[in-house]
Amino acid sequence: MEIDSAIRNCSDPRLQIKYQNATYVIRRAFALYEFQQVAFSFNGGKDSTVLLHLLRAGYFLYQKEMGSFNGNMDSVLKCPIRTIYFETTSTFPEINSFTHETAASYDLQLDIIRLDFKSGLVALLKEKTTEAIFLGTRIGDPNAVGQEQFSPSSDGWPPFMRVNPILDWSYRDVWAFILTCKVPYCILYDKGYTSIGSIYDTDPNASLCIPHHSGNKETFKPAYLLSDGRLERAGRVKKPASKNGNVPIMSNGLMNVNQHQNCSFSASIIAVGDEVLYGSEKEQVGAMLCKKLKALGWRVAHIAVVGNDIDFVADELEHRKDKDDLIFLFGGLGPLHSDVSLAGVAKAFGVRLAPDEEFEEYLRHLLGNNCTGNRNKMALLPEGITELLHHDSLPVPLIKCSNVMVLSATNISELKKQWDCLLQLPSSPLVQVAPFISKQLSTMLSDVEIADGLSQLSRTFPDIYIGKMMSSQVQSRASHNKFCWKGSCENRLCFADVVSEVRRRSIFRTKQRVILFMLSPSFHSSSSSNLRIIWSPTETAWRDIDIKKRIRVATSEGVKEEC
Ligand SMILES: Cc1cc2nc3c(=O)[nH]c(=O)nc-3n(C[C@H](O)[C@H](O)[C@H](O)COP(=O)(O)O)c2cc1C
Ligand SMILES: Nc1ncnc2c1ncn2[C@@H]1O[C@H](COP(=O)(O)OP(=O)(O)OP(=O)(O)O)[C@@H](O)[C@H]1O
Ligand SMILES: [Mg+2]
Repeated sequence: MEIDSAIRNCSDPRLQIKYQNATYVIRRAFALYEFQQVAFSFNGGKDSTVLLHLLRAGYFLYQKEMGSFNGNMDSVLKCPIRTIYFETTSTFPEINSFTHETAASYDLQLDIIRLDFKSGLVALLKEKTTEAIFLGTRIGDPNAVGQEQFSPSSDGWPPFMRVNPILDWSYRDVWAFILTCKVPYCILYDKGYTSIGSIYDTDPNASLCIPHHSGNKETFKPAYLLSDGRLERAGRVKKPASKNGNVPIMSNGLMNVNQHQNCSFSASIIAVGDEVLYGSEKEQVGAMLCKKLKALGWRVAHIAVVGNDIDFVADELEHRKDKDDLIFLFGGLGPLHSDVSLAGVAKAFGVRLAPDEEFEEYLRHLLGNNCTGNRNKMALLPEGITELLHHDSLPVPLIKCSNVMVLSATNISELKKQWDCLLQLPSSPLVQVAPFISKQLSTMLSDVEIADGLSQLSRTFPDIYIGKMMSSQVQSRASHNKFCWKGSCENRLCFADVVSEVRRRSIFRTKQRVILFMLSPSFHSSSSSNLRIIWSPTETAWRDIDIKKRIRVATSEGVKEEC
């Protein structure tokens, strides 16, 4: 059988092991279920193409094992397995024709379903007893989280066993198999597509783009030349902007810099460490992270310190993971029994901790032969949700699990280094929001006098956040901010005018984040209150508004501006 011989004769021991494991799973499935009661979910994609040939090989091996192989190579080369294909109007025509041609070539009993997955499967199971379905799902696919090689269908889905023989195959393994066995694959993969969804959400992978001379059409290298498998889904873009006005997000979770001018990102910070809770160590990394995030225009929504306990970490993450764009987690990482942060992450996302070959390699370079025993624990990462973010200046990559950034920094200088690297990454999750423009106005009115006006303002404009800062912070912040407009204590500002102006200006009604900070000594102090107005349009927009003219000032001098 040509697939079996190609693998046996190749010089790639890793591929041979992957092949043996996958065909073992397939043979067990054929032993467990009647051939007519299993189906193969085939869609012409590379993973299901690999699976098709593994099924043919597995079927051949199973028949040989059972003594039912009749020596007729024709019947072996083909595999008349029931095959289901969910066809939609948004399928690429190349995928469609490849699927039909392949099914014909290998005598697959093709069942075309024109319903969504769930309804289609409900209808299928009503019509034909189907105990198990083979899928080309791989760890790293968004829907693979928590799956095993044999995984019952999820709650709410019709009952069948999902069989995933190539669950542990990497992008490299898939292409090694296709090229070693020289099996045909869909032509789109030669045009730079690396993972194929629908015509609406799939582009060729930009990392395979060949720079073109002006006027020439862009060309792409074939998918098997993508060296970094983590970029497999980089061509999957959620487009176009949805009706509800959501900002388009690329499949890797990033937003295009130009697309997020008017939205804000939120982050949470979770510090793990009994020592902080005991009061024996002062937590500084979190405070520094807050500053750094704010400087980028991010909002820090929550900061917590938890003890070294898997459940504490998991609970905290469960509360925040769907609320924030990113969660920063630090502390509790390392070889000790108390280093349980990553186990907490795995628990929160319902996945296992599994050895990560690539991370282990980095640790081996760093720790040499010391990377044994307990230290191997450091190479256990949450399975299927982990991305390693490499930077030349870092000895080991940063770890990102879904939307949780796990930082190994234990002090400010380590944090600064990791932060800078994170910002420099081409796929940095830290999108910079348009710079905030910060202007500061002052008033001689005390906070008691302006309190009513402010609360009225915040009721009318819920997108305006009114906060308070200590006056000691004012001067140092002001001097760091090149956009700052410092009002001096001599300038009296009629607060009612600010309120009426804010209300009148429709700009404040937009989604742009406007923050009025009341910079104030406390109400019992005799010195002035300051109003600091921060918002996110551009400097030009600020100038257009010409707040100096628009906000009338009660004094004859008006407000001083210093930029
Ligand atoms: C045969 C088959 C069985 C599936 N079973 C389940 C299931 O049990 N639970 C589930 O949440 N999704 C199930 N799905 C949906 C997949 O998890 C996933 O949404 C689908 O493969 C689309 O992947 P894509 O969004 O990357 O194209 C199934 C899909 C297929 C084709
Ligand atoms: N429309 C479909 N019809 C039948 N099976 C499907 C369909 N879409 C997905 N599947 C099943 O889900 C598996 C995973 O889909 P996925 O898109 O990740 O892989 P693929 O399509 O094989 O390859 P690629 O990642 O390059 O698109 C497929 O291998 C196939 O078994
Ligand atoms: Mg696909």
